[in-house]
Order: sequence, then structure tokens, then C-alpha cells
Amino acid sequence: MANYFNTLPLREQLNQLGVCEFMSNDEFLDGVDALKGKKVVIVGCGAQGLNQGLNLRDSGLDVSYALRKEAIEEKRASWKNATDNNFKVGTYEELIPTADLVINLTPDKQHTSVINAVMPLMKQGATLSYSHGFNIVEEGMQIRKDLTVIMVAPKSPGSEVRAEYLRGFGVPTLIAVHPENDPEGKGLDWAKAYCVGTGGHRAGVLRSSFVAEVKSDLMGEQTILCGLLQTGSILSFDKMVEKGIDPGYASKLVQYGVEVTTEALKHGGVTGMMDRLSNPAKIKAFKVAEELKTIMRPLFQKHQDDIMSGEFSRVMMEDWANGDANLLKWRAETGETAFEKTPAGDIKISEQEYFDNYTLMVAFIKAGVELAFETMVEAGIKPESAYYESLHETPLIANTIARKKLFEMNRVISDTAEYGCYLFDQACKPLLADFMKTVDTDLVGKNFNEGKDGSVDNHELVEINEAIRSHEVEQVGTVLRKAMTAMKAIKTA
Ligand SMILES: NC(=O)C1=CN([C@@H]2O[C@H](COP(=O)(O)OP(=O)(O)OC[C@H]3O[C@@H](n4cnc5c(N)ncnc54)[C@H](OP(=O)(O)O)[C@@H]3O)[C@@H](O)[C@H]2O)C=CC1
Ligand SMILES: CC[C@](O)(C(C)=O)C(=O)O
Ligand SMILES: [Mg+2]
Ligand SMILES: [Mg+2]
Repeated sequence: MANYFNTLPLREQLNQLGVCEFMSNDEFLDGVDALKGKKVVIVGCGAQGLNQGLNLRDSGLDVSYALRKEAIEEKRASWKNATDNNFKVGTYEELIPTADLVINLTPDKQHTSVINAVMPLMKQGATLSYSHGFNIVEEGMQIRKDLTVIMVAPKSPGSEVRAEYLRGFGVPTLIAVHPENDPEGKGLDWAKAYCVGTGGHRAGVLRSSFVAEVKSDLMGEQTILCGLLQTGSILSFDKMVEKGIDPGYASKLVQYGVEVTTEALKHGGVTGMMDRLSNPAKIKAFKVAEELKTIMRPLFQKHQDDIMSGEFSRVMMEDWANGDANLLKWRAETGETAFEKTPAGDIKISEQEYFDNYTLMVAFIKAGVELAFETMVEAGIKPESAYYESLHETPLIANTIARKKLFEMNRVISDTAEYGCYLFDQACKPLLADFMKTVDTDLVGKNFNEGKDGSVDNHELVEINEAIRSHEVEQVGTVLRKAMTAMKAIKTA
């Protein structure tokens, strides 16, 4: 199999990369009708499998799970996930031939073998769905021509797909139909109905393509969403301990600080997050973010370039073939960091204190969101897609860190995202070494204004406010957030 994207002529590559249409609410008035009475069989019951299945069932659809024989016989976690929630479970042979819609929610690494096992069992004219296009785009998987192939890709970890649905909202979602597999022209209607079933239409849906989803999803997860949150958390904790801050306090500030600060981002964009700082701290955070952007821009660009060329997937697939040697080594190293090993202290930190004492994280987030957005857009990814993939998803990932630190984030995200996160982290930490030598406790651990008189230069403040607000991610975000009328505030620690 060849990399599908690389086999396309340049014109077609650009065409598919540029597919991005924000869908209006009117497009979803039929709700889940297209799937009512159809048999939906999900393969895999992990992070996305379980949570999407729960939402689809609560939306009135007939959902069951096809698991591999060993998982059923050994009553593995996936079997337990499904049976504890009273879903019907069966082997591929039992369930796949009955399915109108087969949703493949196994890890990307397994897709070729899963599809090869499942495809011969699928009935004529059935539909196959993915939540990430890696197998189609990067591995060039060919699907039987009578089958419709769609994608419904939530821009969120599986846990938050469920949590946001239960809050009456949803997560932004990219939907697509593979141009090589839409024999009956029903793909779009089915993808829309499936997306309504997950609650995605309440947050915003982009009609996208497999290509655009893959090239943006990989970039977001490697850089701002997971890579930089990991690097920023570890460096912040280590700096505080080096400077004599109580480790329990440092651990709590980092674990929950990322959730509290990014929650402001979700509701009011970078502007809203920066507005939570005092004026002197805002000016400082702005300047630090500019410095961070200069240092990290070449790394963000390298990640995007390697994703576009297929080099990233080639190297990751080498690791798959090598028994995940790098993934497992980096996972173990992350588990050994002082941040992971130091429990959060039993100390009260008010919501405002997370901003006042953690200016550095606000600067990291601003720099990372803007860099990821800018780099994606430069590469041909549309701004709406880049917004969901950088700004809106960051707090959803931060929610997982607040639960159980980096372990939880890396457990919940896909194996593909976890690999990319470590790859970025390995390169970013040394890049930031000199910068971190300049950081003191006014940026992380103590109130930025302690011992200062709080004065600011009015002209400088006006210019900085204008620069923050006029960034393209803010312009796009203002429009997209208008459609998020059902968004709820989350409870933070
Ligand atoms: N994680 C996330 O939040 C997100 C994931 N995605 C995409 O969703 C898809 C699913 O990812 P994710 O939910 O992380 O996956 P998980 O790692 O959570 O999937 C685990 C499930 O896959 C099954 N599985 C593992 N290996 C095999 C195999 N060889 N054959 C059959 N079943 C197998 C497991 O069953 P068993 O018990 O048999 O091992 C288990 O049910 C991926 O394409 C991913 O990119 C998209 C957005 C976010
Ligand atoms: C974190 C990245 C993601 O794409 C996701 C949760 O959206 C994944 O692959 O897990
Ligand atoms: Mg994603
Ligand atoms: Mg992903």
C-alpha cells in the first residue's frame, strides 16, 4: 500500500487539503433519522469506542460492539466496558454481517489488520466509518468499491466526547466522505446523522476531507494539544522545585493550572485568557509568548513539514514494526518525571490564583495556540479547522491532565497522538533550556505582582491588547464561538 496523499497530483492534494465548509444548523434538522433502525456495530470499545457508543445509544440508535474473540474470551477491558454498560457484544463473525454501519474505533496501528478482517464480512452496500483518516491517507488502504467510507472525527479525547454530551453540548467535529468510496451518494447524510448522534452538531461541524483531517489532526496533537502541554508542565514543575517552591503546591499548580487557564480560552479565546491576568502580568506574558514563538517556530514547522511529506508516518510506522520501542521508552520516561511522581498537595488554590501565580503557562498556551494555528494555515489548512484543532481542543486535553496528570492525558489520547506528543517533547525541552534559565518564580509559583508597584505604560498596553485581539485565531474564534450557544462552564478544582 502506498501513501494515498503522496500518490495524488499536486492540484488534487491542494483540493482535498482545502475542503472545509462550516455547516449551518439547518443541515442537521433531520437529526439521526438517516441511521434510525439501522444496525450500528462499533469495532473496539476503548477511548472513542465506548464514549461515542454511549452517546449514539442515548441519541436513539441501535449500537452493539464487535470485539476480537480473545477480548471476549479473556473478558478484557473492552469487553468489560461494553458489557458493564449493557451493550450487546459479539465476535466479528457474529455481528459484522448484520451491520449497516461499521465504525472502526481501534488504534490506528491496527487498522490495516482490522479492516482486512472486517471487510470480507461486511454486507454489500454497507458503510464503514473512521474517526481519523490515517489508514486511508497515510497507509493508502483500499476499500471494497460497493462500500461507502465516511469519517466522523471528534476534535476531542473520547472522555470529553461523553462529558460534553452529558453537559448538553458536544465537541467540534470534522465529517467527510472518502471520494473513492461513495457509490450510492449516501455518505454525507450518514455522516451528518452519526455526528448528531454524538452531539457534535451542537459545537460546530466542518465538512472536511480525509486528507485535511489527517494533516491537521496530527499537527495539533503533536504540538499545542499534547506535546507542548507535556513540555510546559514538566519544565514549570522542575523550575518551581529548583527555586524552592513547595513540591505539593507546584504539583497542584501545574496539574490544575492548565485546566483553569485554558477554560478561559475556550469561552473567550486568547483575549479572554490574557484578560484574566493583571495588566503588568499581561504585558509580561505577551512578551514571553513572543520569545517562545521565536524559539519554537522552527520546531512547529518541522512537525508540519514531516506530516505533509509523510515522513512522520513513515518513522512512526517503523516504530510500530519495531514493537513500539520508542513509544514505550518515552512513556516510561514520562512516568518517571518528578512532576508525575509528586502528588498534588492538599492546598487550596483559588481560581484567580492559578492565573496570578502561573503567568508562564498562559504564555506557553498563547504561544502554542498561535503557532499551531499559524503553521497549519500556512500549510493550506483552513482557519476554521485550525481553530478547532489548536484553540478549542486545548482545554479538552487539559481536562485529562487535571484528572491524573500526563499519565491520564497519554492514556486517553490515541497511540498516534501519544507517539507524536513524546516526539515533540523530546525535541522541545532542549530547545527551551536557555529560555528556562531566565525564568524565575514571578512567572511560575508566585504572584507576578509581588514586590512590584503595578504600574504599566498605557501606550504599550493598548498596543498589546490590539495585537492580541487582531490575531487571525481570534477573528475566526469570535465567529465560531457564536455558534456554540449551548457551551457550559465546567467545574474546576
Ligand atoms: N483517543 C482519542 O480520544 C481519539 C481517537 N481518535 C481515533 O479513534 C480511533 C480509536 O482510537 P482510541 O479510541 O484511542 O483507541 P483505543 O486504544 O482506546 O482502542 C482500544 C480498543 O481497540 C481494540 N483493539 C486493539 N487492538 C486491536 C486489534 N488488533 N484488533 C481488534 N481490536 C483491537 C481494543 O480491544 P482489545 O480489548 O481486543 O484489545 C479496544 O477495544 C483511532 O483511529 C484514533 O486516531 C480520534 C479522536 C480522538
Ligand atoms: C489528542 C489528539 C487526538 O487527535 C484527539 C483526542 O483529538 C487523538 O488522536 O487522541
Ligand atoms: Mg484529534
Ligand atoms: Mg488524533
